[in-house]
Amino acid sequence: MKALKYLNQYLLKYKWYLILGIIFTVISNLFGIIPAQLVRYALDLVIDTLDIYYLFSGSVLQSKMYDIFAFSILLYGLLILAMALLKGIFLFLVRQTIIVMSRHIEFDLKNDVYQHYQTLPTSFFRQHSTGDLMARISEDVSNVRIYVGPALMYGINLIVLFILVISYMLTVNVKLTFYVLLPLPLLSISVYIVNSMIMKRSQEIQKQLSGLSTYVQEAFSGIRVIKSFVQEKHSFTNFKNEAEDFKNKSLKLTKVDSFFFPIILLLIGLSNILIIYVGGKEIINGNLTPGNITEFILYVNMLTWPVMALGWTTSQIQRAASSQQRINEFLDVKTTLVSEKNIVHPLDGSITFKNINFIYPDSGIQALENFDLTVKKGETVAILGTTGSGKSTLAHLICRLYDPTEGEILIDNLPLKDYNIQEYRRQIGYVPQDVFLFSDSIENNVRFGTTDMPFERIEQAVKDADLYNNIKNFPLGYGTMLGERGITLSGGQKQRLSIARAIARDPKILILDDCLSAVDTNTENIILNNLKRIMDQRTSIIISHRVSSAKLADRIVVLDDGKIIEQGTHQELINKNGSYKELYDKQLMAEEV
Ligand SMILES: Nc1ncnc2c1ncn2[C@@H]1O[C@H](COP(=O)(O)OP(=O)(O)OP(=O)(O)O)[C@@H](O)[C@H]1O
Repeated sequence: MKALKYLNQYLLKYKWYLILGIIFTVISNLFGIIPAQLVRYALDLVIDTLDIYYLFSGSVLQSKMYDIFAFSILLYGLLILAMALLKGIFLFLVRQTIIVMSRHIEFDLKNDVYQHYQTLPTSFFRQHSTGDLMARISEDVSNVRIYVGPALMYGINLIVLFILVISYMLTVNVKLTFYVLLPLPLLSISVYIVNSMIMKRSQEIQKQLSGLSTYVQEAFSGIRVIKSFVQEKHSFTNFKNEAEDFKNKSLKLTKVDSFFFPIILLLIGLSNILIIYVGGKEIINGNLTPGNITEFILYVNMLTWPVMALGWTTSQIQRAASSQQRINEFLDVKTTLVSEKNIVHPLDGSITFKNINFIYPDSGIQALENFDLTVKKGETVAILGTTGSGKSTLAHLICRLYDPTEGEILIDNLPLKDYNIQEYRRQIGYVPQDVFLFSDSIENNVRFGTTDMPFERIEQAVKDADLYNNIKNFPLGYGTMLGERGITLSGGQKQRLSIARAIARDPKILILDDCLSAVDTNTENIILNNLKRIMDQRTSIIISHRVSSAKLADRIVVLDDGKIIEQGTHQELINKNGSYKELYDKQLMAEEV
């Protein structure tokens, strides 16, 4: 329950909605109670006047009396109708305040969680599955919304109604009030128990359903693999098993659901019987009128739904508390990647790694060991090495996706840690190894949020990345949609689009992480030559497996197991006859073959 305290700040923000909601609840309940009293007056009037009416049987007075009598009943009827109408209007206003408030809170909370996610380091996203992140921002926030919306509304309604109805019932007859209320706690407890069971089973179903949809999504994403390995039957058997599980869980829920209404009807019936039995005895004793009995029956029916809602409300609050706890768990995670000095300045582009040791926090793998390297402003350095030698790690560190475990990185001779992270990253063009394009147009994928980027710049970047001819051949050109609802680019096209995205931002430091692996050597040469021109006076780091990507660099650094084993120009390394030369010969031979 403590977790829900977090929401108080939002309730405070929207306090006027809440206050007005409470006022409207009181008024709507008043208009709900008055008709019950009107019914009592009307009924008592009928009973009282009926005897006198028959007394005047056959006289002119009887028809006059009938007119007055009918008019009074009509008046009561109209008054009851007016009250119902007013109650309806105020109920509408209750929803327009409290439910609207809950939607505002849901919106704010979702934004806050999303914004917080964005501040978290990449290691956080490796530790938690995307499904989990999505569930907390959608399902959990929705559960919390039910607490600050309907649950709060029914809670307030119950309190107001109880105060009004019970205090009024007590003024009429204490004994009858006691008997009438006797089954209600039982009703509330049974609703709570049944509801908790329903909730538990619904959660199981929800979990099973998300498992089922994940399975289907994966199966159809990998449909090509399934078909080529002729695994359709196996895939269907798996699906059938998952669906069977879902069906069984749903049937279990239906069983509990079927108990729900009979239990409620039984308990309400019990209350009504008690009213008639105890109330009847009170009438015989002359303490109550038949009108009072009818009025009490109406009150009990008025209380039934809120009391039922109490069980529902309690279980919803519990559910919201556990959801909020899950949300808080993530909100409490703070990024370690902070900057105290927040330096903002245009970069020159020199990079110095000073005795860097880096161990990935989530896997404990040491990716870099006693690593020293200086890249001068405007220099193009190629990083070569076997898989897992730590090349991408260097890119991660330059982008400050991680901080080194030991040692220091200097950018323009100032510690990287002191830079304002966003302003710093804005000046870096990073093309990651695993290209990611959004389901949007080609133009928007290059522009990527920079709305004021002139179209000429996008076009130039696309030309420099040697993608211009491909785009020209698409019927919709730059407006071609990518992703699920659009076309699928080839691996090399994707890589080139990703390069265009990085260079369109006119970066001071460009990092290409093995992003030319899917293009042929000819295209690779064109792109590298273009880059040489645009990155003149700017720093470039080209990470690659291929010697062909490294050849044009000012300097080549060869990595092995997180350490530099060789560095120099292409010619120097060839003359050295070491690992680079060996790699060069192998790749040359492979190309010739
Ligand atoms: N995010 C990560 N979390 C944990 N360990 C990682 C992470 N990224 C890489 N590693 C590990 O760190 C080591 C260095 O990885 P890195 O990606 O830097 O190698 P690489 O030289 O770029 O390899 P490749 O050429 O295959 O991309 C590897 O052993 C890898 O398993």
